[in-house]
Amino acid sequence: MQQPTGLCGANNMKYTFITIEGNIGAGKTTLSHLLAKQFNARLVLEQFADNPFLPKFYENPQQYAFPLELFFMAERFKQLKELIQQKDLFQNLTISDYLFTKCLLFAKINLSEEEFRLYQRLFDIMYQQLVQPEILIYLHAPVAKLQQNIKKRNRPYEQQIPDDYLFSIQETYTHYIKQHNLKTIYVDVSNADFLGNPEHLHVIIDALDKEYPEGQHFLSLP
Ligand SMILES: Nc1ncnc2c1ncn2[C@@H]1O[C@H](COP(=O)(O)OP(=O)(O)OP(=O)(O)O)[C@@H](O)[C@H]1O
Repeated sequence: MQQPTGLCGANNMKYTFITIEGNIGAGKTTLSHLLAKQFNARLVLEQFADNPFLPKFYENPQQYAFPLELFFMAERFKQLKELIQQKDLFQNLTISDYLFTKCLLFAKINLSEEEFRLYQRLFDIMYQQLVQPEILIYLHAPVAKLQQNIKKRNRPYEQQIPDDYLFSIQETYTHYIKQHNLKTIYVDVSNADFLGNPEHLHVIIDALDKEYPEGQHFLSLP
């Protein structure tokens, strides 16, 4: 029987650090909020709205990609480093809506080869200082669905994102997860409604109660 929302505390939780990932508009933030509430977890959310280069980047990607990617990396490093310095990291559950490696994956798409080589050197130095999540929940939706979500939430600077950009992000994530054999719950969210349909949320909650070997584990919603 499914436990009613609110009764499943962090006490019987197997993990101390869970990350939700997925393409732009996949629904990472919504699911992170709901799971954090469910498990009374600490929530670490991406602060993309503070990045002054983001609207400029969408208007002129070539000119602004490098400062954009540097800004994201510096902010994320600071946020995740602060997390480690808090002593209870391994006592309580933490849920984040991004992986630090997200920086590198986007940078690979957006930077020139020469810029990317420099970026990767900085990334490697920072990466070694951070703790990585024990499990990843990857939200997959087709590009048409992502475009619908992007239209619906209506951030002005995101309204002209080309399908090709979303495809590249999808491919880059998929390749990275496979290549590194990350312990991943791969969820098809084409028809997901985590806010409106409690059953969908409970599929994820139940999945987090199971043991998984390394690699991808596919989950579909009812
Ligand atoms: N490293 C990056 N390089 C370029 N753009 C980025 C990078 N990281 C985030 N962004 C942009 O920041 C915005 C927020 O992205 P993100 O995918 O993190 O959140 P989201 O789309 O609001 O997520 P969700 O809808 O899944 O909750 C998007 O426009 C995304 O393209």
